[in-house]
Amino acid sequence: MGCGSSTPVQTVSAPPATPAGGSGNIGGGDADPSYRDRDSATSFVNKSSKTSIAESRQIDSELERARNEDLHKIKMLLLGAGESGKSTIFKQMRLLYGNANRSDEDLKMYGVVARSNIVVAMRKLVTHLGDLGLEEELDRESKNNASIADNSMTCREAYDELRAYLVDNSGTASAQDPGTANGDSGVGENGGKTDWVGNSPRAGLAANNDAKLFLAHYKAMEVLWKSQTIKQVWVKRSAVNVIDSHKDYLNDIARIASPDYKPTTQDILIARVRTTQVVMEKYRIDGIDFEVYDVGGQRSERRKWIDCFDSVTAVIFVAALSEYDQSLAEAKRTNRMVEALELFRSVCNNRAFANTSIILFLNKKDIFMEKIQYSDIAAQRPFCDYAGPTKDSDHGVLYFIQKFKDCLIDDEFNDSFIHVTCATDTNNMEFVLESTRTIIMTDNLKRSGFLGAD
Ligand SMILES: Nc1nc2c(ncn2[C@@H]2O[C@H](COP(=O)(O)OP(=O)(O)OP(=O)(O)O)[C@@H](O)[C@H]2O)c(=O)[nH]1
Ligand SMILES: [Mg+2]
Repeated sequence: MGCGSSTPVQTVSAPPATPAGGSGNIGGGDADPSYRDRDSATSFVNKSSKTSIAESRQIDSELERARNEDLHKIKMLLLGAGESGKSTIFKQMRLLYGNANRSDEDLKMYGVVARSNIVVAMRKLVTHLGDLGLEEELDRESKNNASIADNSMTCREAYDELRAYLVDNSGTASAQDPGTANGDSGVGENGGKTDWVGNSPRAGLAANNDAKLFLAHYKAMEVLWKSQTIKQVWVKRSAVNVIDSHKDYLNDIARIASPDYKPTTQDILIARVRTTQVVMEKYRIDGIDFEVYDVGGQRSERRKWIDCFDSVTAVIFVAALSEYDQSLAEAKRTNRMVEALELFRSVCNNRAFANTSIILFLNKKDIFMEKIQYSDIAAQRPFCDYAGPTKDSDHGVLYFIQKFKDCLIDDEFNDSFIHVTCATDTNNMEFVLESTRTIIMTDNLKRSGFLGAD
């Protein structure tokens, strides 16, 4: 649901002014039919004015009720750059406060998304392997492991198959058809059985096509993913922006390729779909109404944010800690962390949020902790002033917290407003979201004067 229609105060408009009372009844003889007309018009106006007074009172009381509801409602926005984890947090809120059950349609859509996410990741890794000049390494590995290669495919053969079908599009059309490639009779079948996920119109054409490619070539993906060479590419994935959490999908290709595959809650949490419209969910938690808005974070999406800026109680600003060595998907020359810092600065200094609690989630701590072991913060040009020890995640986190604090004009940013999070971990999010809720409610009471300022 779009945010423009969220508050009745904005959508209910007052009726046009109605003339009150008549012009005085002069005479009333039958001789002049115009008088009769005027009389009946007057009595109509009298009757209609009574109705309109009643209507107007009703509208007033509805406006009052809506205003009261607004006062007691917590409106929360999730803001941040693309891929920072906003929609993942949004999904966690649904798990914790809303309806955790998903319809079959939803599950099928996420099934197609998971399969297509794997193809997108593999396409990038295969391309990057070639760009890094690691094909000879792959040849060596193939020769050494030829005797232990399962299903009679070497990692070089797997790479060639994936390069042809996923990257160069030089494979023959028949082998692109998953049915044919697997020896099945056609689309909708998988290994001779009906595929439970099948097609999902809601996932879009590109995702469905990639999901078909996945079923046709998943064996080659499994073989290549198990190779040592691809591990070297994985470590250097920042250059091609592979989504880190999709490692879990890649470790589980056979399950996801199975005809009985139904996405688990964790599969849904790590599924990546770029948000392109404002989405709102309502929750009632401990008698308080919450409206939570998720927006798209990529540059082209941000002009839609302003539609939600009215009467916001709290902003959860999400930035991915792990993106310090990555560039934006939409602007390859811009460092993602630099973009997040600039965006945070403009959100904090926006007049629309002068009376709004701003909470910072430094997300993807799991990836940050892994990445810091091989990707030095100080080696990134914008962060060459990092003076802490290398491979030390605690120092790294403190350094970035300070960078975010430096974006604020005043020093009012209490540390309790900062959380270091892992949005894909439900236990972590349960704890973080509960304490965030307490902070928002307390801050809201303080701002409305019900609690002392300190
Ligand atoms: N490992 C890990 N992955 C995460 C975490 N948070 C988000 N992700 C993954 O990162 C990817 C991007 O997350 P999204 O929630 O789609 O990002 P977003 O901020 O909504 O992006 P836009 O819709 O483009 O603005 C998803 O595949 C998530 O599963 C995290 O804390 N750890
Ligand atoms: Mg999103």
